[in-house]
Amino acid sequence: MSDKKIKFDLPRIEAAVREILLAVGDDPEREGLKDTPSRVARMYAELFRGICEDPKKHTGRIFHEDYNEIVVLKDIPFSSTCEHHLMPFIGKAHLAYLPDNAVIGLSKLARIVDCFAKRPQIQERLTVEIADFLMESLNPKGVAVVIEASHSCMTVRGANKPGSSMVTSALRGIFIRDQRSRAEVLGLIHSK
Ligand SMILES: Nc1nc2c(ncn2[C@@H]2O[C@H](COP(=O)(O)OP(=O)(O)OP(=O)(O)O)[C@@H](O)[C@H]2O)c(=O)[nH]1
Ligand SMILES: [Zn+2]
Repeated sequence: MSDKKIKFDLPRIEAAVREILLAVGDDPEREGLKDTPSRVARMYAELFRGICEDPKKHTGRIFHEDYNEIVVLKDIPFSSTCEHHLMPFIGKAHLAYLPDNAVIGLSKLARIVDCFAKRPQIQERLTVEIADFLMESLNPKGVAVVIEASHSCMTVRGANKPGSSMVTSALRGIFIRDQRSRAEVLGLIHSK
């Protein structure tokens, strides 16, 4: 249940960033850039802190409640890093589950999103990892995860399509099997 004991190699990131600055033809010694390699190294430690984080540390306390209706936490803001370009993708996650006499503290759902988001990711895997982790750790009757995000690798470069967003979903358990439950959970997630 503890985080992996891997230490970020900050000097190595610094050296790599310095190389990039040289490779693009700029001067890493000039005033504006001289602290950039160390700043970027600290930034990556922050953006990728989930690599070393064990999501199980957020599920240590489960409450055994006789509540067996759908729970939804909507509009959880998150930012992650696209593993193809190392650029941010930013959006909202919506998490829902149908408990089986076990509920989790609300804030832990948000912490679980961040744990998986703060890694080099693609949106599809982020969605599936959250859904599978909730199924494993809460053993609920069903889980639904919907994520909508805008990918800066697509909005500010490449295809250059600002305003576009990607929607992904992962359904588990009863939300796959039972059409009425699926309609109910997706209705709750998409209600304004
Ligand atoms: N499916 C998926 N694709 C992503 C995600 N993040 C970025 N991508 C895409 O990953 C792809 C990488 O394609 P490549 O052709 O290898 O990279 P590229 O030459 O930079 O492609 P362009 O972005 O089209 O300029 C691009 O189409 C991105 O839009 C994601 O979360 N999910
Ligand atoms: Zn990308």
